[in-house]
Amino acid sequence: MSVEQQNIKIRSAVLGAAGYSGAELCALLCANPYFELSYAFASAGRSSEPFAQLYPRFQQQVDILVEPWTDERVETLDVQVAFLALPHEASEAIAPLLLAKGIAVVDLSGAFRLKQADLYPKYYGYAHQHPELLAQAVYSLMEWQTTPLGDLVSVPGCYPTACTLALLPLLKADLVTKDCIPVISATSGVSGAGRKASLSTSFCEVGLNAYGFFKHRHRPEIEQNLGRKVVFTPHLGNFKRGILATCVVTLKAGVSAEQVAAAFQHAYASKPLIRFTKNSPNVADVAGTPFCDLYWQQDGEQLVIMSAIDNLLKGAAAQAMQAANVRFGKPETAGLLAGANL
Ligand SMILES: NC(=O)C1=CN([C@@H]2O[C@H](COP(=O)(O)OP(=O)(O)OC[C@H]3O[C@@H](n4cnc5c(N)ncnc54)[C@H](OP(=O)(O)O)[C@@H]3O)[C@@H](O)[C@H]2O)C=CC1
Ligand SMILES: CC(=O)N[C@@H](CCC(=O)OP(=O)(O)O)C(=O)O
Repeated sequence: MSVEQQNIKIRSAVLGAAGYSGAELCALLCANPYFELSYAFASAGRSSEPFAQLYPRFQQQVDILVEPWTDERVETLDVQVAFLALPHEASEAIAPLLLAKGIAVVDLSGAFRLKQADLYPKYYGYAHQHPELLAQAVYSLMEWQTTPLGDLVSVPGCYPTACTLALLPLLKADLVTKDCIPVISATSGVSGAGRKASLSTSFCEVGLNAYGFFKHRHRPEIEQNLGRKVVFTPHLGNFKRGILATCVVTLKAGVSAEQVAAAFQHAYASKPLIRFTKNSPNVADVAGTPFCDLYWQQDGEQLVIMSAIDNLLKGAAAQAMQAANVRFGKPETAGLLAGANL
């Protein structure tokens, strides 16, 4: 009888548990009736420390020791799945070690998101060391995922999640002109840059500014998802968490409001983590939730779509949890929605 059939909890490890997205994932795993958080790791440079000491807000919710990770730990790791909330290059190096031990990997970094290895030097600044794994990795934008996830799951980036969920229904429904290059402006809260201190993300420095013009690593990821070029301009805003993406496209002549609405309904009517809002979405309404809020306004052939997510949840940890639930045959929203597991 399989582990799933016996209803034994799926043993899991989180690497990068001291970081923002890893910490959220630890909390989600502890709230998920089908998973057990068996190990939590930070970098080798740290001493072991109780999780709640690193994140007091999770006291009495996450009771585990965060230990320093060294690659030797892979030999004694007794888990079915490891979640990697690590810098891209660390994920790229550690994932093959885990896979070789038969441990499924759910990677929150960008290490396995792009199918073309030659894009890594340009957009990530390094040459990929395991290009053979790019073909094996399954990109887990679950609202659009139709094939089995396998043992190497690559969780979409935060901006690409918001933008792809906004734009793909229209492209799939063939409502956008052939030569339209979607224009995307998206603003992220500061937690998007991770917990490590830096001058550009310190409290007194952050106002509202654009960055990464034309060369941000999420541009090729969005283009891979949509199958067309985009203009993508990320911004940093002075709030903690959330992404608001404004996406502009040109519709084919004569496309009606009903056709646009039908495209979104067709794509997402049965998707539990997508919400259509009555007014322009607000990051404050998605912060702390696993939802993506979508809204649009049309003026003739011009369409503006707004998309809001919590970068640490739907953009990272909740999306990883959603994928792992499906990967292990559990309800997609287990541990994510109150009452969803009843
Ligand atoms: N923040 C966000 O909004 C999102 C982040 N992501 C991705 O998730 C990953 C983590 O991001 P985030 O949580 O922001 O990052 P943080 O900087 O907050 O945390 C990174 C974590 O990784 C650990 N770490 C760093 N290097 C190593 C290593 N070589 N071996 C083992 N552990 C290591 C750090 O340990 P220590 O604390 O000891 O240094 C820390 O626990 C990144 O790839 C990021 O791109 C994805 C979507 C959204
Ligand atoms: C505000 C900020 O700095 N955001 C990060 C993106 C968030 C992130 O960690 O990227 P992934 O989703 O690819 O993992 C950035 O622009 O690099």
